[in-house]
Amino acid sequence: MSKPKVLISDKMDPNAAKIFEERGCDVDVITGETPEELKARIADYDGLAIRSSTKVTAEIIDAATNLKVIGRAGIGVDNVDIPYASSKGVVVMNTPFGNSITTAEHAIALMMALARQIPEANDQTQAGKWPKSAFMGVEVTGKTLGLIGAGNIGSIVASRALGLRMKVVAYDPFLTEDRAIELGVEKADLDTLLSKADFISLHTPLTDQTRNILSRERMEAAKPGVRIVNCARGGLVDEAALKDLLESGQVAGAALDVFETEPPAPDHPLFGTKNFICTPHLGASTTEAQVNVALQVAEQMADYLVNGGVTNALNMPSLSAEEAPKLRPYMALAENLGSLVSQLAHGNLTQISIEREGAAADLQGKPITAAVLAGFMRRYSDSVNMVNAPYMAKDRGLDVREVRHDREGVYHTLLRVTVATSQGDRSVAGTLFGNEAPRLVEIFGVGIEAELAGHMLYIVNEDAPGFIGRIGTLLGENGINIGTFHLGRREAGGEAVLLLSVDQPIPPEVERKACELEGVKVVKALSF
Ligand SMILES: NC(=O)c1ccc[n+]([C@@H]2O[C@H](COP(=O)([O-])OP(=O)(O)OC[C@H]3O[C@@H](n4cnc5c(N)ncnc54)[C@H](O)[C@@H]3O)[C@@H](O)[C@H]2O)c1
Ligand SMILES: O=C(O)[C@H](O)COP(=O)(O)O
Repeated sequence: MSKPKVLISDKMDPNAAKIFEERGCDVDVITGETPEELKARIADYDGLAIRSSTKVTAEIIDAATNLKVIGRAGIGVDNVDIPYASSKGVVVMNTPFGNSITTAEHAIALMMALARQIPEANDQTQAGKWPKSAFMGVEVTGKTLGLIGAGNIGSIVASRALGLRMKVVAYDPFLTEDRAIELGVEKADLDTLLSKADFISLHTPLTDQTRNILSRERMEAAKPGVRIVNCARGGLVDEAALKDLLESGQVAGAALDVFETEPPAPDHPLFGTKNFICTPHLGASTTEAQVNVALQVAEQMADYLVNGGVTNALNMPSLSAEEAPKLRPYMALAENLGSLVSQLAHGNLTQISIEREGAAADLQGKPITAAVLAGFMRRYSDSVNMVNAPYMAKDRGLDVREVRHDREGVYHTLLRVTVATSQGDRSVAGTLFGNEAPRLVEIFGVGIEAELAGHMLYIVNEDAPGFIGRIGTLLGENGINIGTFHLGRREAGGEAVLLLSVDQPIPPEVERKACELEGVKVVKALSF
């Protein structure tokens, strides 16, 4: 098997390339390319490792015909079209913790720089001036820091600010009272925060809800003389309003590490504004953070490409590298059961349930469900896989239910997939032989043992002597070789089920002739 190929398209610590190679991937490091250059190259790669410079648009994803995973060495993934990647079955992962301390420290550094006007004082001193009385700073001790967003980075900023003897007020709709107490911060609504904060530091992603969260109106309503730090994302603060309010003195200082457009135009209106300082998106730029995120992203991506392990994916449930091999035969079984039920059940299928029993009940349900859906959704799209199947199912309004049974069944482990049809529920079930060989054990209430693979023929007929000979003759006359033969029936003389594996696809005319055989009720050519 050829090695997975990974492209590192942004500047990254060299440990990333080393880890990819050690874990069995071929890796190219080609940074600073234009979108056109990346588009021309990307079809060769199974993995793409990026920071914030590479924009992974729908156009790039369309060109990436082999791509399986995009790994962001960092936190923000607003440069990746995640919905589109999901629809194409590409996993998107990030490293949510590797640079949080570094970024929190940058926010604190900028807050201190604002409090003591360090950049300007430095410039003037080095310019040969000695403007001792021009730079009257403020202490942070006893002042209130307003945090907008108290997730990973916001929480670390809170702990550092408390260490500086500041009071911390936090606005975050997802912050619970208990967590606020644990962090030692006061939970507040945004208006209260604005009215109390001497310093405001932003730590939210950029979303429809957070865009311009510091709008002109809000900055006007803030405590006069407030100082603002943004080390999160450009677009959270209205830049034009910030300039006006810095000039009027309503905002006493502002420090931006991030801009609405990056890099900002050389004549950006904020440049040169009094009490404005900025850095070029340096929040994550420390040796420690860059080693952390490079190692993490390479380990995560290689795990996925080599072993199927999934960590920190934004569009797929996690699956550890230890769990992945154990789950692999279940995934194969699940996908085949999903495919079987979708090939056999008729009509508009709007509900599917996936039951796990015995050993399967102790496994993670989400990956198994994703695999069932991948098999099931293949009736709609050839390019479906475990990543995009749950999204496609949701788009189609499929009601997906997961059921876990504690009870002991006949089999040590069992997966059952049931779809609701206009004729009632239709269900298929399977197990693993020897914990690794997937086997079908039931179709629509009839016990039958079979391996689902390749081309197969499913027949329901009246259980009467002579039928097996008739179907064998028909297939033989049409040059179709039978590989395996599986029989099941509800009761003697009732309905029998026959499942054959054959060496080549069954042509439609043979399917039709089989339908015309005496005693036949249903014929369906299957493929897995
Ligand atoms: N400047 C840099 O170099 C740099 C480095 C790392 C991260 N970042 C950015 O920092 C931001 C925060 O990162 P994080 O790791 O703390 O993320 P996180 O997901 O851990 O925390 C974000 C917090 O924002 C909160 N939030 C969401 N919507 C909100 C709203 N409308 N109002 C208030 N709070 C809201 C969430 O509840 C969450 O607690 C991200 O945008 C990330 O991309 C920037
Ligand atoms: O979201 C992040 O992790 C930061 O914005 C860092 O971006 P960078 O990797 O381009 O420095």
